Amino acid sequence: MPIDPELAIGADLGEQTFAWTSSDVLLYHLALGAGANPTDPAELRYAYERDLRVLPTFATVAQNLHTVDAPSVKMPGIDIDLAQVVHGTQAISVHRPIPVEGKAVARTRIVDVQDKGKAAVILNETTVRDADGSPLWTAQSSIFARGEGGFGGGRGSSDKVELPDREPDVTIDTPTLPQQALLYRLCGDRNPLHADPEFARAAGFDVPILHGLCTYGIVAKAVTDALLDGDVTRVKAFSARFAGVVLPGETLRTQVWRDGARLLIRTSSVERGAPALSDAVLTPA
Ligand SMILES: CCCCCCC[C@@H](O)CC(=O)SCCNC(=O)CCNC(=O)[C@H](O)C(C)(C)COP(=O)(O)OP(=O)(O)OC[C@H]1O[C@@H](n2cnc3c(N)ncnc32)[C@H](O)[C@@H]1OP(=O)(O)O
Repeated sequence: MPIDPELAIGADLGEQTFAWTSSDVLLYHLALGAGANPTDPAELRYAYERDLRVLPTFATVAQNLHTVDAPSVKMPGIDIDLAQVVHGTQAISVHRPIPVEGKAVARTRIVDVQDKGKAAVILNETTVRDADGSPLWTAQSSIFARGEGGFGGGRGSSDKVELPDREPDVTIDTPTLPQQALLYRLCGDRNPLHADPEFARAAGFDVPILHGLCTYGIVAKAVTDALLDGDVTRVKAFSARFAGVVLPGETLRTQVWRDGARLLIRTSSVERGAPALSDAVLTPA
């Protein structure tokens, strides 16, 4: 049986010790398109080691950045073909600014497995502490496994974020490169869905699609730059749902509404007018 919720929910996926350096941070930022204007001092703080600061969404790649194998979707109570899976949601919350280099320990558990009928949604939570045991960040993510519903589990919540009924306060257009996914996969996600046309077709897509976490990082950077003076230390948390695929080379249109201290965000593909991120919230520190 591909999904056994009794075995899966609450399963501890263990601890992993990992380390990163400023080169990893620079690669991650470049894979999000940082440094496109290399004479801009603000851009250089993402793309050059002097005064380097770390975009908090680095938390989504730090643990696996040196991984070169394709991911596998095998966990206690779960055994799913990678081609069935897309990234569903992602949230991070940083407990303090991420240092440009460090060593940390991550512990991951499966918090829920939802039965959406036509699909299963598998939710994980990872807590990360530094070598002294003090908390660095917490991440929640879910994968949406198409065709894997019907195993008899609870449906879970919809977790929708209502947008104000007015024009956005800020709109930001961010281009992506045709080779964006080929670059981003060097940050530790070698899922062939993002590189191999045959694999992508077999998975139901016309062409390889962009990593959800690449879009997530690009949008976090764009909003930080446009609304938080490019000050990465002002980002406390960022959460989003992957509402539709992004094709490498498309331009991302990000609309932002101020809602008290929070920034509510929606991103779509300019070329197709199709949703990319929904239900997104950036919480400033
Ligand atoms: C362990 C290692 C694992 C490896 C991980 C691999 C990571 C990466 O390599 C993979 C990627 O980066 S894939 C790229 C990023 N993701 C995407 O592009 C997905 C885009 N979204 C879609 O295509 C559709 O929204 C789609 C298909 C997600 C849903 O669309 P529909 O089928 O039309 O669903 P819908 O009818 O709208 O909703 C059905 C129920 O599902 C919930 N739901 C919808 N989208 C969701 C999402 N993105 N995340 C979580 N739940 C989601 C809905 O709320 C609904 O449930 P309910 O009725 O209870 O509200």
